[in-house]
Amino acid sequence: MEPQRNGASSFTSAVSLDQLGVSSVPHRYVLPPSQRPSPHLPVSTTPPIIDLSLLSRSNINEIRIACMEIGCFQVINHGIDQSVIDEALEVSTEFFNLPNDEQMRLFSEDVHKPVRYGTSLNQARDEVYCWRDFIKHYSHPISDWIHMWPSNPSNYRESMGKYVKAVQILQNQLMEMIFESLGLDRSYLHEEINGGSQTLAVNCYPACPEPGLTLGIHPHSDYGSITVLLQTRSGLEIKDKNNNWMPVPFVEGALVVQLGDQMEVMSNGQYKSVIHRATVNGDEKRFSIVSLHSFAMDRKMGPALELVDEQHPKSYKEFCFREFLDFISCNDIAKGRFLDTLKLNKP
Ligand SMILES: O=C(O)CCC(=O)C(=O)O
Ligand SMILES: [Fe+2]
Repeated sequence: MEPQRNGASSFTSAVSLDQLGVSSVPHRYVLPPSQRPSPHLPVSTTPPIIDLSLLSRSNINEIRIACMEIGCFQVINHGIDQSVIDEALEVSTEFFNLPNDEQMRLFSEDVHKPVRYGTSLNQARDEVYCWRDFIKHYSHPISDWIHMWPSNPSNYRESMGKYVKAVQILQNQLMEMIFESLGLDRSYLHEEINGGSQTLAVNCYPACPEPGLTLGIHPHSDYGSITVLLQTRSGLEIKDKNNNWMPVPFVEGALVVQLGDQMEVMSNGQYKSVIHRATVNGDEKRFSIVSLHSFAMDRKMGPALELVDEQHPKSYKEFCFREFLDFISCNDIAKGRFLDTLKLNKP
């Protein structure tokens, strides 16, 4: 195992705290009051639900509005079989039910590692943890990475592999629709998107004895173009256009699509990379399987030239995935957002 940071010798994962049956959350998970989840105001709106079996102009318009205003929507009839989803969730559940020692074999805080098990430690340099454990692995092209994925449970690779491939197909379709909604060609950057990277994060949020004091994952935006998120119950929240937290309701069979930093940059700021977080709950474990799509590790990308003109000057610098990883490996994400370092003409 690699050297661990101060305090990590007494490392306990959220899952193992849950197994121990703790009745209060340890101090290191307690957030300052201003950052705790607050009871929701009545919500006037939630991200739209787009039926992908009904591809139409009005769908594309709905996507455009959602991407401009909140950077998030849900999709139904997305073409991924329920059996594929169920199997992916089954192996996720089995993985997090394994003895902690088994999970720890993959533990690493090095964000450059293609496969790693972790807790909030690496994302919270200020030592405020969050109530989540995860396994993260590079996933595309699958043949390059699958041999590094967890081998326990024994069907993890096969079941997760089916899900990963299905989401990769879906993301191609979603990218085409998003490009169309921006007025770009549907096949814009087709090669880069097919040859891009996919990282899968399987998140486990155990039931929490004091859900009002902590979070499952701290506010952040994803670095990639889009994220496709499967949740087993509600918990995901996004910042709406008035800067209020808006829950993303759990919809049976739906997948959540979130725009990441690369999409905000590519759209030259027309579309929003959505800031989101996950809350935890007192009674039941929650899983999310999060597929993060981006351009290849060293492929620089910037605003689409078609979206830059005199009225809309180029507003972001070019960047690549590796620069983002370098940024988060030496910065506390709570202290700054990578996207902000890319903005040109800052006010
Ligand atoms: O579990 C969730 O709802 C959010 C997870 C997330 O934002 C992430 O893994 O990047
Ligand atoms: Fe995220």
